[in-house]
Amino acid sequence: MSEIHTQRVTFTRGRRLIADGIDITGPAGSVTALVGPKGSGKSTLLRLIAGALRADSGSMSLDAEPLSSLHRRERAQRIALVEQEWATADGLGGRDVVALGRVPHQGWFATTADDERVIANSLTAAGAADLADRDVATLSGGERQRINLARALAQQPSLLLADEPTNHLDIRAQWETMTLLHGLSRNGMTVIAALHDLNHAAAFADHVVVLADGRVAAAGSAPEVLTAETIAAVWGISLEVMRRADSDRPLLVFPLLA
Ligand SMILES: Nc1ncnc2c1ncn2[C@@H]1O[C@H](COP(=O)(O)OP(=O)(O)OP(=O)(O)O)[C@@H](O)[C@H]1O
Repeated sequence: MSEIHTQRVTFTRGRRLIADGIDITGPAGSVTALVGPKGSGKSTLLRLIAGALRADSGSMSLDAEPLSSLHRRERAQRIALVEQEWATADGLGGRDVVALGRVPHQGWFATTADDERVIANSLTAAGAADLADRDVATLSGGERQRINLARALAQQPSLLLADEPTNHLDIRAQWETMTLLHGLSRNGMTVIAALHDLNHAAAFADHVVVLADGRVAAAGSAPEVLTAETIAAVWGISLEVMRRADSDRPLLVFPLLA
């Protein structure tokens, strides 16, 4: 199981400090929810950890091993990033896109029977088996989301980074996705998911990190972090924080209008 740490990570674009000394921990075998207002730096942090962006300063480690010491291929074997963006060539089928997840594990030779098994299992786990033969150019936002997730699973990473994995999904698909991420963590995968829906973080996350203006504003368990005070300070909205009957996990509701 892999624990991820970032220490004093900074990232600047132009004159803007987008990540301003970020220290976070993603505990091994658990789901960490990364929450924060629009533009707070969630996607940037995930891309920095995945190696899609390079930090200006600071350090990151996976299992106490500096990420900077991992070769690109090794990093891709251990860390997968599920993004919103869709950068695949038209004309590919769903299965072809998922097969790309095997590339970091493959040698010079063609896909093996083992790869085929992993691809099929990943499609099934992500609820995308029926999309295997579809031209990806014709997929809806939610269907793309499932194929992207299946592709990341095919990478068999120890750290899965998911950027708004429930975006575009209907309520049942949101439940299935969050249940899948939770299940993966219980099987030893470390998951960090950037989420907009604070109730998803409240219900499913083991650990919650709040970003605001490129800094960590709060971190801890859902009941510790998702308080009315923190939400008001960071998002500028007064939500009602209720308690579930059977759990100390919070339930966040909008105040009723008069
Ligand atoms: N290539 C870029 N050039 C300039 N600014 C950028 C670039 N990419 C991101 N930013 C800025 O960095 C800030 C953080 O963006 P980021 O996408 O990481 O935030 P986020 O928390 O994921 O936002 P959202 O919830 O809206 O997806 C934003 O203000 C954004 O406009």
